[in-house]
Amino acid sequence: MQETLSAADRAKKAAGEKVAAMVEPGMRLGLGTGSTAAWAIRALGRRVREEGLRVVGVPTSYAAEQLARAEGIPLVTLADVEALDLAFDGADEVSPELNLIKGRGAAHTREKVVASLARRFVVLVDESKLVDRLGTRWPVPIEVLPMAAEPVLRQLRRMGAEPVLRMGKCKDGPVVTDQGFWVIDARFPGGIDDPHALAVTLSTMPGVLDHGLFLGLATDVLVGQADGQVRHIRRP
Ligand SMILES: O=C(CO)[C@H](O)[C@H](O)COP(=O)(O)O
Repeated sequence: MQETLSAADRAKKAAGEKVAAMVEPGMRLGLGTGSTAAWAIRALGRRVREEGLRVVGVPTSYAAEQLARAEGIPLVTLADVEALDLAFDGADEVSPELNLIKGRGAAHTREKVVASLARRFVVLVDESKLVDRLGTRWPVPIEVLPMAAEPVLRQLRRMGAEPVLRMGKCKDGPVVTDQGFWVIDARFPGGIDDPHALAVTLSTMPGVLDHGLFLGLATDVLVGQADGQVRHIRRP
């Protein structure tokens, strides 16, 4: 049956299929979260089932785990593998330096652990995610211990940010992460001046588990296009 996909979905699918084609037998993989990473997991599942490709994957969220299981991809934990050959994941913003904002799916804490263990971290996006300056379109998600949410919100406001507690779409009250934490989305009007300084400040706030700034982690960015082409940007 012919798929009818939007232009955005065709671009995401192209990026996802490209990274699945880059996977080699025996690789230990990080499996990302979100709609673009899901295309990659589905394409990888096809290779596992149809070609007998032997790989193992570490999922970055409950959703990625469920999808990978359904696709027949063997899963392991970080107790089983010391390092990963390649991790793939989506992103909300990508800067010219290949720094990222991630976490619209509230999975950024696990995603960062997995990406940090990968020899190659391949980011899958469409053109709409490329920005000149981080923070121009999306807020920075900050995963926070529920009892620390108010002090962290106040500190962010003092820094000039516009933070909000992320609320559920199908639930009254805050979004709860896979770890049982909450998420604050901090908008920085005009964008982020110094992402490295901000990352240090956020990481040292009491009660913050992790934030969605991924700096110096991406080795490759695959930019999918609606016509099925994929532009490959490599970290210099
Ligand atoms: O960081 C993420 C989840 O925490 C996602 O990878 C990011 O939000 C991109 O998602 P999508 O591919 O659906 O646009």
